[in-house]
Amino acid sequence: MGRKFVVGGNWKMNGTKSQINEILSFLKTGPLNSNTEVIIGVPAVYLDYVQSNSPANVHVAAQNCYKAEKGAFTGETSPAMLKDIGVNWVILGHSERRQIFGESDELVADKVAFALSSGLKVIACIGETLDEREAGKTEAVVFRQTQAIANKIKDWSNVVIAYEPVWAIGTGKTATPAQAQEVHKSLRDWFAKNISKEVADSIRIQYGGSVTGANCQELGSQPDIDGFLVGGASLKPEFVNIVNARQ
Ligand SMILES: O=C(CO)COP(=O)(O)O
Repeated sequence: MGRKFVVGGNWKMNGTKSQINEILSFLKTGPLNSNTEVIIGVPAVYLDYVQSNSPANVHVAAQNCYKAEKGAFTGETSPAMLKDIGVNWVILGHSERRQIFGESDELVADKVAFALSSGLKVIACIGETLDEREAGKTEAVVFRQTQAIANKIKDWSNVVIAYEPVWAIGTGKTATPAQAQEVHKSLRDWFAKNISKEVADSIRIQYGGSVTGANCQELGSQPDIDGFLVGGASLKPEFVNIVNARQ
């Protein structure tokens, strides 16, 4: 189908320089399947270091950025700053940003649009909470989050969607391959209906939430799962196995 498998590691707020050196070392040893695009999401303070020291087949992403080029936004990072240090990817709209830091659909969409217009590639995260799933609102939530982005952008070629059910993040409760595939398929159908068949066929949709070396192969064999966004396991050598889940 021509969608390149894409595996992201979201380190979240983890890592010291010595831990990062260990991670870079297992990434260098790999071997990493050349048919998989690999992106590591690094805390802001270490971006420059990791960008300078990571192997050439690993891309580096920020975990957030603001919707302005520069100015009086204390504590924020701009897309221009990321580009300046050679970072070309950013993760936006992660559920922790939405839930802990109160980022709305609207703000996430503005950030996605601004990052894209600044020349960054974006991993845009969506996903429902346990309450929303149990209330039968999974589709409504992920469609609403995706529509908010669709209202602000036209070109989806530099966007990867990460479907991360909030109840599966950091809990050890992975969505079953069938549960994940069902939502990925609905999302692809949503793109076909609301954006275009071409975007639906080409957009890559990652699954995230308690992905491990043990469950990645079965998840990765689902037709609409085009990769993973990995939290905890991306800090460990098993991340290499996850990158290589689809051979
Ligand atoms: O939030 C995640 C990746 O962005 C998933 O985290 P875990 O893999 O630790 O569940």
